[in-house]
Amino acid sequence: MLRVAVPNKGALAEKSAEMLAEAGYRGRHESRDLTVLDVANDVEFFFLRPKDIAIYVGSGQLDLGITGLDLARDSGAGVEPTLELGFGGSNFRYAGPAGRDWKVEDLQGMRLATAYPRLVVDDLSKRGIEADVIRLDGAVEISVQLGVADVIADVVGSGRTLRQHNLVAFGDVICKSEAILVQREGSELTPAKAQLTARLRGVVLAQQYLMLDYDCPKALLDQALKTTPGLESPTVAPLADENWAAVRAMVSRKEANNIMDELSALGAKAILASDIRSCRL
Ligand SMILES: Nc1ncnc2c1ncn2[C@@H]1O[C@H](COP(=O)(O)OP(=O)(O)OP(=O)(O)O)[C@@H](O)[C@H]1O
Ligand SMILES: O=P(O)(O)OC[C@H]1O[C@H](OP(=O)(O)OP(=O)(O)O)[C@H](O)[C@@H]1O
Ligand SMILES: [Mg+2]
Repeated sequence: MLRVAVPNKGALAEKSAEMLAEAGYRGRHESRDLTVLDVANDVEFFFLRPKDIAIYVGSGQLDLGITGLDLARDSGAGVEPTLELGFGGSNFRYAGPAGRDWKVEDLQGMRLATAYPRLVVDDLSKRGIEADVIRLDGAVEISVQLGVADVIADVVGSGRTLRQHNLVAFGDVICKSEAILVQREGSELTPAKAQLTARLRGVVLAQQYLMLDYDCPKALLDQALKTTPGLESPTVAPLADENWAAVRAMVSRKEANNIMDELSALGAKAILASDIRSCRL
């Protein structure tokens, strides 16, 4: 039976659970459940702290796990991604009190608070900078105003928490992260692991596309099909009115509205966009 780790709380938990449900797996009944046995799919899910997941997978106790790239790197556990999941995007960065033009060299000799000490120590040693790294568990942005640290290194999502605490990010991004599915480094992608990866990939890809349907005057079809070439080739079906055709094609979600505007300006009618729940491309 495949054994899979899933974040039990925090920034990645809800989306991970949604994605697994969309891929056809059984979810938790109670938010405190630590395991779920999905007999139909021959998978057991373990709901663990996001920070611990890479350790379980890297040690070989569990076959696959959902975690963040930043967490995986900070754990030092030997894991490798089998899939990027397209959510939980963040940047791990240095930040200091606003009102100063900070440079990374300024970190020399400073007290730096972080919940990701390995990421920080590795980055500082690459740069030849020595700082006093103070390990905290969370709410790191408060540490400067409480006098525990001079600067911090933390996850930045919207940037709201930094602004609230009068901090500014500086220096290159230390780790650009997103949620990933991981396996033990160098392990074989067994058929069971490949199947769960493919099912999740189907959901990730489905979220990047929309299905577009529209009616098009036959005289304009060539032009319209250039705007919606689809993945392989668009479906073109006859309509009762022989001067018109129905077209169906997948389009990138990001470009969908521009494409719909273009088709409408061209003379297409009844242009409908619908969600795709899952797919195999
Ligand atoms: N505001 C955010 N926006 C986007 N992704 C985020 C955000 N905060 C955290 N993440 C991502 O979520 C993961 C960390 O999750 P989380 O903060 O829930 O774990 P944790 O800090 O170990 O747990 P806890 O906060 O419960 O102690 C990281 O991969 C991080 O990049
Ligand atoms: O840029 P923002 O969108 O404001 O998000 C960034 C904040 O979100 C995370 O905190 P989390 O909620 O995980 O709490 P924690 O610090 O206690 O881990 C992260 O550690 C930052 O504090
Ligand atoms: Mg956190």
